[in-house]
Amino acid sequence: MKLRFTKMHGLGNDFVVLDGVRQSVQLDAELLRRLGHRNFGIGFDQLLLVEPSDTAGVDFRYRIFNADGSEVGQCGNGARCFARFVHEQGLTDKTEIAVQTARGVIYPRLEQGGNVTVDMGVPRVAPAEIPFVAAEEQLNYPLDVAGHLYDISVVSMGNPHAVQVVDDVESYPVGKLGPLIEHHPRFPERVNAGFMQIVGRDEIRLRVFERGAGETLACGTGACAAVVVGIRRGLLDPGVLVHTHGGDLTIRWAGEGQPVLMTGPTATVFEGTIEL
Ligand SMILES: N[C@@H](CCC[C@H](N)C(=O)O)C(=O)O
Repeated sequence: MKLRFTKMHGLGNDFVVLDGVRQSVQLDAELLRRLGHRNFGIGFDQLLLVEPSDTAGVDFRYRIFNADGSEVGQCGNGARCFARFVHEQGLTDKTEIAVQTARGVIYPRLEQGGNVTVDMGVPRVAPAEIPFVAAEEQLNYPLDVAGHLYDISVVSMGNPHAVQVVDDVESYPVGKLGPLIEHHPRFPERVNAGFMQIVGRDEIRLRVFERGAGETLACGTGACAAVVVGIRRGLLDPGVLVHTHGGDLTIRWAGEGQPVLMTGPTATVFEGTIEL
């Protein structure tokens, strides 16, 4: 089988995007890990599979897979790249697109100047919705990691996030702590571990150790989750500039019950064909 693919990124969070509308694509976890391998495959943090929608009023369906082969519910940088992809490939000429993900319909909008804004939906914080093992819902929870207690908050943006506030995110041991939090037994479906430094009420620095992919240069849902946590803890205002290692995102959240809006850039790197 020959697969046509497009390599894209959102702030260095990189994707292989497959057009499942015009070609037939059969994926399994072993093939995903092979394609995702940075030496023996194409390499990606996530693979995005664009498919036709079977729901009235919804333009496309797209599925998201981590480099370890696991399928996940949501991806912020991926949603922006998806919108650019369907446009560049001539699959739609709409600038506001309704797309079905495993966790509901989201609405990316192509802006003048190349940015994409995505309505990422309403964040969820109840432990069962993360899922996170806790007796009751709290704003923050002590999490015992290898005998040390860390103060975390949990948010689902359609995928699970554990966010903590740190003094200096650059020197923080993200690579050591990230995998321990990702696989912590209180997160039965694993978790994305976010580390946020507050710069001001409208500015943060963020690093995310992603479930199934390791630390990435940027994580869109991680940025949404961190801003939600910062606002709920009274540390941030409703509009926040998020600095990641790959560049900046703007996140807006008007508060409880409201959707999170994410704005940022996308890039197409190259197109190719791989023989399987
Ligand atoms: N890079 C993403 C998130 C991708 C999925 C995540 N690793 C998970 O397992 O939930 C983003 O930009 O949001």
